[in-house]
Amino acid sequence: MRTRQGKYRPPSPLKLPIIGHLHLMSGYQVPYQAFTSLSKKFGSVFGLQLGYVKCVVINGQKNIREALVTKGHHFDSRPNFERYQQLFSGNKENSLAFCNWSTTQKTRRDMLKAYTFPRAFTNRFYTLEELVSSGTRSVVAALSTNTTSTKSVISRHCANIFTRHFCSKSFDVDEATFVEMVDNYDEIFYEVNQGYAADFLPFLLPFHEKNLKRVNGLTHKIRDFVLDHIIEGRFDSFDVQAEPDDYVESLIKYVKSGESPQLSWDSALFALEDIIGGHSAVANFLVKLFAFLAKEPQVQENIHKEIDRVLGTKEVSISHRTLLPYTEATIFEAIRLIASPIVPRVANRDSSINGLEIEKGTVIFLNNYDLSMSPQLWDEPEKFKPERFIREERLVKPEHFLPFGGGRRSCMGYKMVQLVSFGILGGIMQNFTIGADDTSYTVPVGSLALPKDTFTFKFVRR
Ligand code: HEM
Repeated sequence: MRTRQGKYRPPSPLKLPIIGHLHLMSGYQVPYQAFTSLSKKFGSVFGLQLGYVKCVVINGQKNIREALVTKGHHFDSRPNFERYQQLFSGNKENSLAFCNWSTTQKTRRDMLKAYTFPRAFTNRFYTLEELVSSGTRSVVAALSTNTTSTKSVISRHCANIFTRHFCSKSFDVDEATFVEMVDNYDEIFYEVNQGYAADFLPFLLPFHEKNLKRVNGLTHKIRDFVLDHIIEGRFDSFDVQAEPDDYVESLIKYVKSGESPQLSWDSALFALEDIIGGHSAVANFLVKLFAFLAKEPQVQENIHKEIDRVLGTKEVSISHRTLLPYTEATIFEAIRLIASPIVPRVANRDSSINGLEIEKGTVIFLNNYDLSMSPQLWDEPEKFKPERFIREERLVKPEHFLPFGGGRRSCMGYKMVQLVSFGILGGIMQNFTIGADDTSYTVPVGSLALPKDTFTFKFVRR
């Protein structure tokens, strides 16, 4: 449609009163599939009115790169959904993922980098390597008994790897308070990964009040755990002149030295809680990966062969990633099929994509699911084929594969996903074949969240 200034707006389907185009999202497993189907009719950049919220959906590698990179600074805010406000004590700016762009967010990201992207051959990398290896040994021991829930085992050990790596704090993974903390994170993670019509029609929020209160209660319990069992007396005792040993100390040092932009201790704690919560993403991802593998005996055999050929009986560790390209490609393939969480952006100024005008305040959905599943970009995209990521025995990531977004708001945890998943997957495959009594299930796609006990596996010793 042409504006008065003679510019073009993204085309849009006919809308209904009040709900706008919300009804067009129903009938699909994931909203991404609705986006792909609508793009066939309305083009790669089209507008949607979801309830009260003006949105634009961006499809196609070129357009998505324009939004993430070339004009990344035009689209670096996040939506103001009331649900997010309530989850972060009435201020979504406390959240690492849902805040708008600011110098504070830049500082928080810069501070995190050293821990979430540990460089190879550094002490931090080797320490993480040892944490992942010892966590994996415990996972293997726990799964050998086949009596506990896989998701629970993986979640507790991933949480322990995260608290050890970011906070230098190790826990007994069977201890009740720690298990409760892991369960609370999992419930919150599930909640933030759900799409709610109330995000677009706020008058529906009262229907969610009870649930939101419950989830808010869980966030408070996590805060109590962090203060009582992770921070303990560290804030007061840390000497600001000292070099920080972990992420907790980096935050304490920053807050205590009053650097600019200022970060309150409360905000710093939210950042810490968010990053510890990354373990839920890794754990849920791993369980979905096992669900794919239980249906793919040939892929398991290929991984077994690769590990046996390259390492023999030597224990797999995260340093072996480049030596085991097929094993690593299996992780990429699962990420491709599961698809990224939908983490919308918001235009912080009037801008355009592919020549079409986008107004300030518009919510932007980037359809990276389509980039991962398009038959134009992938051979047999529905199939689980790790070899698609391998060329001449090396792992190759195609340019159109963008599961972690990009630019200044790109995922802060992708390296942790790759390293921790590789270590645990490698250790499990070295020891087991994964089976399931019934493999007629489909693996849920379009979100990383997974309800408890969705899958029951059999880990059979090799
Ligand atoms: C398979 C697992 C994961 C996938 C597919 C994934 C994907 C994504 C995507 C698509 C975004 C939005 C990026 C953008 O707007 O350009 C994002 C943001 C983010 N992710 Fe992840 N993520 C995963 C795991 C993790 C983990 C384990 C952590 C923490 C250790 C993490 C931390 C974050 C943070 C903090 C942001 C927000 C960054 C910002 O807005 O500045 N993610 N992730």
